Amino acid sequence: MTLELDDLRVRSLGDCRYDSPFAEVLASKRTSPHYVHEDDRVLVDDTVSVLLSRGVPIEALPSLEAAGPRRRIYFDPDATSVGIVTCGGLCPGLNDVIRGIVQELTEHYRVAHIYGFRNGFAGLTSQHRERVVELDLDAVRDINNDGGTILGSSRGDQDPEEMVDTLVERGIDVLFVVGGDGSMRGAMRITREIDARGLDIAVIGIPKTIDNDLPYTDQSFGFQTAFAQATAFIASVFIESQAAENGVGIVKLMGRHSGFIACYAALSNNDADFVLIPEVPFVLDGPNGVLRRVEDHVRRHGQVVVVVAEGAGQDLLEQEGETTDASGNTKLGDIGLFLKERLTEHLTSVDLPPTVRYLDPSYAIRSVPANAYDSVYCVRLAHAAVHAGMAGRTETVVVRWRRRFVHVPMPLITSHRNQVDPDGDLWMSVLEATGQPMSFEP
Ligand SMILES: Nc1ncnc2c1ncn2[C@@H]1O[C@H](COP(=O)(O)OP(=O)(O)OP(=O)(O)O)[C@@H](O)[C@H]1O
Ligand SMILES: O=P(O)(O)OC[C@H]1O[C@](O)(CO)[C@@H](O)[C@@H]1O
Ligand SMILES: [Mg+2]
Repeated sequence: MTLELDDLRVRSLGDCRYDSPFAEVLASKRTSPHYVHEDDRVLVDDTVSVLLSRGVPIEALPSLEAAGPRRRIYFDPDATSVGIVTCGGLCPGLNDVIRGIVQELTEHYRVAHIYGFRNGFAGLTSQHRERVVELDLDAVRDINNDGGTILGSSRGDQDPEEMVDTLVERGIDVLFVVGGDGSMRGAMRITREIDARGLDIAVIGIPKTIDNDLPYTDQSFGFQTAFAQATAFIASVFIESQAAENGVGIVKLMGRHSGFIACYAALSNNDADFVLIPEVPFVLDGPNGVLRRVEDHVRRHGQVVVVVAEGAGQDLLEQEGETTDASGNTKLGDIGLFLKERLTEHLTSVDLPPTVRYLDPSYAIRSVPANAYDSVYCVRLAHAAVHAGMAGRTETVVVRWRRRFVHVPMPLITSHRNQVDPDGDLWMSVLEATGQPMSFEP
């Protein structure tokens, strides 16, 4: 993989001219196993073989700027106004992030104003910009107890010129964009418009996706909560299928291009016998196809549980009608219902008439409040985002990479997708736990 150190450098608006409220506490800190000094950097790679293959001196190895408070900051807090927007699909923890940003900005930096833009980037357009809400400690007090986002969200295309007009009108100095790959592309369009006008506005991204499909982040916030919810649905169809004759449990889980939720949920209680994900193609028919394998399993065990990610096996489906949503994301065919039909048909034809229990928990896994682990993660990301913004970083995303909080340039986070590697150890764990064949190919 070619990755130059320069691709990993984040942008800054300029020199930091103000003392940070954290200056004193940071004065004596040095890099340790539990802290990375602001002038130090975190390595991208973590194996000797990859580091050696880079063939460059240590200081030229690909590395990321450490996140966290700075001794000096770019914006004068007394004169700083901040905006927050949440975009794309829901994800557990959005309210924790909003709350964390507001608390940090209020209690430590004491900035002048914090505004929440309603319903994603749409809230920055001329049509909706009046619906902005001012956020203070009271406004965010208990919001972490609820799923969703108090600001609302949306998909769809918006005009960057209109959005920057709104930022200028409100006097926004730092915009926090909480969203997925689409939102980060949207945020980059906003920074391009800011640059074109020569404005002094920082744009900071906080990566959100229950699919866990963004690169350069260990795991995205809300993912753990989402797959834990999914686990309960798998357990239900397992119990149901166990009690029925030729019981077939099928659970379809979210995951457009990445099957992480399906893999983790399946591993969590180990009730699944087959896991089908977008990254690993499969066929239904033939001696090695899914239908025959499931049939064998039902013959031997009297039941079966199949977990399928929504983006799996799309090549097997015929697409009808509109193929993209408002944001340009491909609309998927329903692999869950298709599998249900084909499995029912097949098992009936081989004299194993099944009792099928089919669940598509869909929004039920992403609309819940974050669990304790994700809440901690969210608040720490929120703090890191605030520090980055106040220090004048821009077009920058805060992430957790190899357990360290770091800054990643936005173009890099949208450069490719994080997917389950069929040769990696996660998929190996799934194969070990389920006992399913390595391949369903003929
Ligand atoms: N290619 C793009 N260029 C510019 N802006 C985009 C692009 N794609 C999406 N956006 C903007 O980002 C917003 C959210 O995008 P999208 O609906 O794809 O969700 P997302 O951020 O990818 O989150 P998720 O996939 O987790 O639901 C859209 O409303 C749109 O304003
Ligand atoms: O129905 P919506 O809101 O477009 O969201 C569905 C998609 O959003 C996600 O939750 C996140 O991208 C996907 O897993 C899912 O396909
Ligand atoms: Mg997306």
